[in-house]
Amino acid sequence: MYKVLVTDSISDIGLKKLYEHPEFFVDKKNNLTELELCEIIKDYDALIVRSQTIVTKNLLEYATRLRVIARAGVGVDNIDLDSATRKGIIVINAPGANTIAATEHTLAMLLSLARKIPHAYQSTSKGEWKRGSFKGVELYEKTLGIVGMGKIGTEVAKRAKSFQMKILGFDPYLSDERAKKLGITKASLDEIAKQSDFITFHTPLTPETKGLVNDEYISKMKKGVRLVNCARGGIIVESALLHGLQSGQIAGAALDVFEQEPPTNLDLLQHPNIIATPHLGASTEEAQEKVAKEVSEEIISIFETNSIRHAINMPQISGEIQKKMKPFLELGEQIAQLAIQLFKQAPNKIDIRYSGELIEEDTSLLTRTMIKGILAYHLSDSVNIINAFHLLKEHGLTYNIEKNAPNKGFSNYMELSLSKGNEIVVIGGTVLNGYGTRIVKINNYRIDVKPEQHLLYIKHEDRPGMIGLVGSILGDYHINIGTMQVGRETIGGEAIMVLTLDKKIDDDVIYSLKLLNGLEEVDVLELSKEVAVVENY
Ligand SMILES: NC(=O)c1ccc[n+]([C@@H]2O[C@H](COP(=O)([O-])OP(=O)(O)OC[C@H]3O[C@@H](n4cnc5c(N)ncnc54)[C@H](O)[C@@H]3O)[C@@H](O)[C@H]2O)c1
Ligand SMILES: O=C(O)[C@H](O)COP(=O)(O)O
Repeated sequence: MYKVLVTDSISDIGLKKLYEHPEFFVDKKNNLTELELCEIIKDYDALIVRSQTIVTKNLLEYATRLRVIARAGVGVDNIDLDSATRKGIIVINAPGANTIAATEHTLAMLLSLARKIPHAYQSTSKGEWKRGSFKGVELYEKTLGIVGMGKIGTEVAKRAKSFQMKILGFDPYLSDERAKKLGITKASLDEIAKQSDFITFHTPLTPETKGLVNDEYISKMKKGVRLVNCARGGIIVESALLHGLQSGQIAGAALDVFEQEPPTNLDLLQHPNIIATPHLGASTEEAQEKVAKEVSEEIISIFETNSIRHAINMPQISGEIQKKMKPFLELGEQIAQLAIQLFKQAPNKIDIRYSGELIEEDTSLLTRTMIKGILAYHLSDSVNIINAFHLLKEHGLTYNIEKNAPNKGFSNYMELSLSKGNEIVVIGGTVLNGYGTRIVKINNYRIDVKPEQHLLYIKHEDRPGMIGLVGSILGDYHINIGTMQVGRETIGGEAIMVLTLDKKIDDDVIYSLKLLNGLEEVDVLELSKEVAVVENY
């Protein structure tokens, strides 16, 4: 039974699949203090939050069982991603599920700001009738600057166009073609400042966007500009905004998000030209059902099939690439497990070489899978594809990826070397179309082994009778040999045997084998077969 803790206000309808699933137990506990959370988090496999629960490094120290943190929404700035990644906890979100809600809220703010609706309501609800006090401005034919042309920025642009506004958009990823298709003008931040009557912000809070709207940027704006921020507090410097409002440089601002939430800056909140909402952008029935449903379904698929669609702390790989890469992921896992078992000690350098078709593929997940496979040998369950790179760095290992390594005659080929000083182990493998994975190289030996769970690796002198001797010892112990492959560099020199066996062999068999004259090394190799899948539709 997987235990899921829900700490913010999350839609029960959206959580239905989790409630109804026999393998999951959902606990809803709102308004917990960090201390209370620290006390109980150890009992849970998954945590679902919105923006209110702050998932700190300290909290994660107690989260010994936690595998998934799900953000029922978009922004993950309330989650210590670095600590989660280090601990191998997958962080997922529900991108897109609240886009329309946040878009419509932005439009509502824009119109409210233009027509002073909240102020007019406040006055009218007190019994006043001040028709002259709330004269507004029109959106029609005005210029709207949109900073951040992602999902919400784009939807805002589409809707603002129906008000016949001229739209200027700034986003590092906004191409000329996309701007043209949307019927907007691509602009720089300075052009937006100079030309816009309204500016709305739709970026995440990053080191680049933090404090973007400061005194200097405000001074570049058109006098009487109106600002909307339904993205993240901190993009606008609140003290600079207040100066701008006081000087008249800014005619008004509509804020849904604040530097600190709940906000304490009363001078700003009570300014007559401010309108404010308490972070309501995503607060519609529809969006809340959608975000909760998306994360619930994803939590189920992570625990049931290891399949991840919207991980924040992992590379996102399309379903199509995912499918194509599946046999390579299996091969990568097998190569990593074999290499580290043969290397026996912890390496300080990892070299991965991809050639053939693999040069063209997105191999990020494959690389993670191999690194996970290597580290898991010594670090066991604490390693997964989420924290593999973190642990690599933490343990002082270096790695190198070569993507145009010489092709060994296979249509695809990958090779992993583990080294420390003069010690090195090299394993090469390929995926044969329709026939699955093959190990085709161990150190300098060419072989052709179909990886199985139980393997035996033997290094011996290349002389007559060795194969028979090994075979008869295994026979004596009733161990069936599935396949046997031999490889050698030179006749009469050193040779290897790789055998696949039907069952695990015991120490006494190894002991008997080691007594054979001419036998230099015997290694029992075991392959487990867990390959994580990451999807993104
Ligand atoms: N108020 C709310 O309740 C609410 C609801 C949903 C989303 N949000 C917030 O709205 C913001 C946008 O969400 P989204 O779903 O559209 O995200 P998104 O990822 O689809 O879009 C963000 C865009 O910002 C752009 N960007 C990043 N840095 C930039 C910069 N320096 N200058 C210009 N553009 C930059 C990115 O390229 C991207 O296109 C996020 O901060 C999100 O957390 C708030
Ligand atoms: O990032 C988001 O999804 C929004 O800011 C919404 O946050 P909320 O889920 O706390 O309303």
